[in-house]
Amino acid sequence: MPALKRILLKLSGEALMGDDAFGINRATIVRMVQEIREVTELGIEVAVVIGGGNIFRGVAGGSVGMDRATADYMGMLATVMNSLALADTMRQEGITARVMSAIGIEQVVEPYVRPKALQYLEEGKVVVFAAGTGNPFFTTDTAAALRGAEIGAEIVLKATKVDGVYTADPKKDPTATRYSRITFDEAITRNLQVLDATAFALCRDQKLPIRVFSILKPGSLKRVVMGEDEGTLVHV
Ligand SMILES: Nc1ncnc2c1ncn2[C@@H]1O[C@H](COP(=O)(O)OP(=O)(O)OP(=O)(O)O)[C@@H](O)[C@H]1O
Ligand SMILES: O=c1ccn([C@@H]2O[C@H](COP(=O)(O)O)[C@@H](O)[C@H]2O)c(=O)[nH]1
Repeated sequence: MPALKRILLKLSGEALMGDDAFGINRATIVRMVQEIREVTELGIEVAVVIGGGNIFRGVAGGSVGMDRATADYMGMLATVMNSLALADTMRQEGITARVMSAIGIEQVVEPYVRPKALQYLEEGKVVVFAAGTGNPFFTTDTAAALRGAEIGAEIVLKATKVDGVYTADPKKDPTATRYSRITFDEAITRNLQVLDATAFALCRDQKLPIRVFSILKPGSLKRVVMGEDEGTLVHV
């Protein structure tokens, strides 16, 4: 049985595209939700933060020259769309999910209220935190670190398109090698860009470990929660 009780899963927005150029690929989102269901069936409480790269990068051309904060609010709204799609797919797959937004948008989703989120988790519902931190100049990685710390998650699981943290971006440097573990200090000092430095620093300060792994590899989420050697552990 897994040792974990509560996790914060950060899902890559870009991975939702599957092989499409942008947007949400149906088969991909269904597969991700099925992987989440496997974990909830183990009795683990799951909170999710999803990125917005699949939508926001698709419209980013239109944001050139825009005020940065306005563009960031567009990015946050993109994560609301992904969160709604994710929760609806969960409903179709028999999972009860609640979306909570960091920005006021009450006609669409309920606002983030920490005690309510904790209540949902205790009831076995999956909570999807939408709109990142609610503030421009941040990312959904930082939102995952923030919400993970707030809800007392034991670990942040960053499910992304690469299978761990490398010595350099493996998409740009084919000679890069993967760490099986690395400290926060080393990741920050080496400026490894798999997560932003704010997220690394927040997790370090809160002693909240992060595991980076590939969501493109079927079954990887379950293997991670079962403690198998998957991806890279970032630790204090
Ligand atoms: N040292 C590194 N090790 C691993 N990946 C790295 C490294 N440096 C940069 N990267 C890049 O970081 C990316 C993952 O982070 P990124 O924030 O871009 O994606 P994401 O969070 O999965 O997507 P989204 O922002 O859409 O949610 C990888 O796809 C990889 O190309
Ligand atoms: O707290 C936050 C979270 C996100 N943003 C903006 O949204 C996009 C999409 O998020 P990703 O983490 O890149 O997937 C991001 O680029 C920001 O523009 C934000 O402003 N604040």
